[in-house]
Amino acid sequence: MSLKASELILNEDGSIYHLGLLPEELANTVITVGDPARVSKISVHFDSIEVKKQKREFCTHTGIYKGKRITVMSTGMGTDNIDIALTELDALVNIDLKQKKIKEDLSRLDIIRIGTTGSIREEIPIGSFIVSEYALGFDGLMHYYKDDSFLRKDIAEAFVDQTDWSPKKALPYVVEGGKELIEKLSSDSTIKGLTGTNVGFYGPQGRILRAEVPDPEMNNKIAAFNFNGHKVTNLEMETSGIYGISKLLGHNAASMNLVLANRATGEFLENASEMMDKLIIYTLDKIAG
Ligand SMILES: O=P(O)(O)O[C@H]1O[C@H](CO)[C@@H](O)[C@H]1O
Ligand SMILES: O=c1cc[nH]c(=O)[nH]1
Repeated sequence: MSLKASELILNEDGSIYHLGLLPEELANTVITVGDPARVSKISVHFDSIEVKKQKREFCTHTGIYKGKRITVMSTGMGTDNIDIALTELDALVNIDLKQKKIKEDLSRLDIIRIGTTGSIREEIPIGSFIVSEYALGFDGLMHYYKDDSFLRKDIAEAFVDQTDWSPKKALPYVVEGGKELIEKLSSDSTIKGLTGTNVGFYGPQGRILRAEVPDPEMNNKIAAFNFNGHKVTNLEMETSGIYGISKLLGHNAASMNLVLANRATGEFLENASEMMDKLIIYTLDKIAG
């Protein structure tokens, strides 16, 4: 049975609806970033670039780095965008867009996020590189999909108990990243972490400018959580969706986070652009290595 035009949506040139990409324009290794301006900061290091496309916040470059074909694509901010980005990346490799049918032989992508984050632990300073071993989603995205077999319900339940999590908020969920990919990207220069993914940057991450939050102690409670030695290290806005949709659809995912803010000490990184370049080169070399 073929997928309906209202469900699998294609543009006039046959490209997938939001990303504006054709299957042949995508590499099997995909780097995602939040900021569209970060795409060229990565592809500038490529030996050659074969594809440059942009639709909405999804800017995509595909090229070769040290012999490895890599796609780098921006997703914009938030797991609502990640639902679109990862579902359409999967469709590009696992659905025959002409026949509108799911392929019999499925492909597995390596999806690596390079993003920025805030540490909630004094001992993880600004400028650190965190590789997310697990993601803790506060966004609720994965509750909209039937298969929950890969969710770490034991960790999520312990989190709700220990933090007395408000039932007014989405039920937190936990997903493990792609183990092999995480090992490949880890070294003495990185810290393995449990990354919290929030639905926003201000109130949802406990930031107060003018508007009060219902529980000013929320970040301290999150920081105090401990599951067999696993503690929440940092907060950002995409990793849980990337880990969740990747597990759901059979892809490998890893998330590399540059710590810009330390929420415990109140510091913010001054040489953010220089440190992001270091994380980019570090990650590219690990991928190509
Ligand atoms: O630097 P990026 O990849 O956008 O990631 C982080 O920065 C944004 C907030 O400033 C959110 O997207 C958050 O996840
Ligand atoms: O504190 C921070 C810094 C970057 N990105 C976030 O989402 N939070």
